[in-house]
Amino acid sequence: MSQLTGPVPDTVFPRLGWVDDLVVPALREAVGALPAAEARVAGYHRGWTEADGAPVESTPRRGKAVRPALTLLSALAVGGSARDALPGAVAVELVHDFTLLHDDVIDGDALRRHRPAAWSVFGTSAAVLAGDALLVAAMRAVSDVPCRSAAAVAELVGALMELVEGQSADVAFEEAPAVSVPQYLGMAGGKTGSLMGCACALGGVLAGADGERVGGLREFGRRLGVAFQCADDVLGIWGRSRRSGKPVGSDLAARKKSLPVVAALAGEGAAARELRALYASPHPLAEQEVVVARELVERAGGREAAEEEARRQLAEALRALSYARPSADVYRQLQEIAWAMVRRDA
Ligand SMILES: CC(C)=CCC/C(C)=C/CC/C(C)=C/COP(=O)(O)OP(=O)(O)O
Repeated sequence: MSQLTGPVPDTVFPRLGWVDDLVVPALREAVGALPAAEARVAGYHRGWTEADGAPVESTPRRGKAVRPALTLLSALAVGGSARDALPGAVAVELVHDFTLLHDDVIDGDALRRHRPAAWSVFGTSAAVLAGDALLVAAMRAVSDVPCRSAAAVAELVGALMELVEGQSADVAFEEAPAVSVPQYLGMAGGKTGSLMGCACALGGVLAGADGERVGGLREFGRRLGVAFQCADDVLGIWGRSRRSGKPVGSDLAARKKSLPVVAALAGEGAAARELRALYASPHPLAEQEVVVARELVERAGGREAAEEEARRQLAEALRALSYARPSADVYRQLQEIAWAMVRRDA
């Protein structure tokens, strides 16, 4: 199978116009209802406004909005309507934005979605508070639904706690002398899989699906999230363009334990030994060391292992999706999105 960063067709990451038509106005309403200072930071972070609050004139640097698409399609998959699932779609995108705002503060990352990260423009306190406000807005979105709100809130709360646990593990990995592939997969399941699983499960819950179908959707999203994180880690080292608006190589420079590195560090050969020595230094890697590390990770088999894991998780995701008994048409649409998420190049 081709490398994850290989050429992909233009249509590979379809922006679903009907999803944007439903979700964007609802998101604007939710963000507009935040306190003014937090709304301003959130509007900038979402790519709607400039730092001074003026609307963005050029092509907006927006996120892919894949989580809301998963929620709405999951509702359709079980015979429900996209409109019923809209509060869930809004909630998962608001939570996603909250996590990105906080993550950039935690990592000190200066770029997000190809623009200066919100904390670097508005300050750390403002970015943290905007993230907090988005989290509260997400809870409000699911608690305000006329029926099934208790199940929807429970779904979101469960995912949020796992998300925090996954992020916490990721931070701890930075100081850990060794991380195993199973430990990495547990972290990715929490950090990325939990919210994607929740995105899909919420679609089922809000459409009134039974537990078995909701479970299939949750597992589909969760596995897809892990596959997506594995692919994201590969892009972070070998991506051709800037993924998530971050410089390629920044993970290596920060000596992050991304999956290709974890797999390579566990190897036996000379390349693995050299990589272990390089990663043993407490300092960020210099530009030339990043080049050397990239080469060593590849020679030690880290890239192949991460790509293989992404494919394995994707196959498991699609197997789980069948337990939700989606219609053939919606299965095909979710399958296309799933493929696009793992084979994207940015
Ligand atoms: C509690 C806490 C702070 C958790 C942080 C967890 C975290 C940062 C997970 C990263 C997940 C990820 C791959 C995001 C990119 O999504 P994307 O490519 O869909 O982004 P986009 O919306 O910009 O397209």
